Amino acid sequence: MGTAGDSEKKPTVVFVLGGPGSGKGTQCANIVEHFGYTHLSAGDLLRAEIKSGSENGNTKWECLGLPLLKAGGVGIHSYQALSFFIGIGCILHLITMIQNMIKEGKIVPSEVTIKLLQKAMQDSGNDKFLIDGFPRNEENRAAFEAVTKIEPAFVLFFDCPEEEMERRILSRNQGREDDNIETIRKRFKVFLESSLPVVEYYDSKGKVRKVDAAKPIDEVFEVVKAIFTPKDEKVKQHRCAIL
Ligand SMILES: Nc1ncnc2c1ncn2[C@@H]1O[C@H](COP(=O)(O)OP(=O)(O)O)[C@@H](O)[C@H]1O
Ligand SMILES: Nc1ccn([C@@H]2O[C@H](COP(=O)(O)OP(=O)(O)O)[C@@H](O)[C@H]2O)c(=O)n1
Ligand SMILES: [Mg+2]
Repeated sequence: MGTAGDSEKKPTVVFVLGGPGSGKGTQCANIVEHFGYTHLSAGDLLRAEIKSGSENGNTKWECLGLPLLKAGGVGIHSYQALSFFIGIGCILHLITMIQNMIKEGKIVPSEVTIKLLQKAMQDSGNDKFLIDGFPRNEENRAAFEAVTKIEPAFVLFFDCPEEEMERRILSRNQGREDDNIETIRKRFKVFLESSLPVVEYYDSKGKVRKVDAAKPIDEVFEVVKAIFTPKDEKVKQHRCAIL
């Protein structure tokens, strides 16, 4: 990824924002199919990190030198063993921290989320990204800009009433620990207090494309499609319709 002054071309980034249950993930899947973007959901990346930390921890431990310990500890000096266990402790502590914050509907510190996003961007091999559910607060926004020097092309904002979002989350059935009424209420509060100001910030820069997300999925996508269709393509389609 580029930094300021790099001659390499910066990737195109569209931030996809909206309240919990507004349909960000659903519409991103449609956009990927039609417009060749890579979809990166900050929440999905954090959940994957928890999963890989708790289920597949060995991989990470091995990176920290578990093969040495597995070999029976032969030749391990105490300071090596100590730093090894401190390393494991840090990873487990981080995983627990992410898990607890998600359960409480809180926003995980940017260093964690941005690292995951940057890695996913590099691994994708693509140069067009839908970043879903990020930035969720001012700290996310400022840190992403400072670290990556990337400005979003625009911000797709799904506007949906709270009652509808609540209905959708309660019937989402993805087994998420935060899809319960108690955490949902906390997430709505965080959305209003911390995430909406980010949308307002980009709105003041003329970057927000607001979509009525309360409509059925297909109707929402018609509006989304028009936003992503390049202007010259729209003129072509209009001409074809007339002729
Ligand atoms: N326009 C819509 N109308 C009705 N249900 C929807 C709509 N968009 C998404 N859903 C459903 O609502 C739930 C939440 O959608 P999701 O895409 O996960 O939202 P978000 O990522 O914003 O939390 C899912 O079960 C999804 O199938
Ligand atoms: N930028 C982000 C995005 C999500 N998260 C955490 O992940 C949770 C779920 O985010 P999500 O985007 O998957 O949730 P939905 O809006 O899709 O329902 C949030 O409530 C936060 O706890 C975060 O800390 N920082
Ligand atoms: Mg989502």
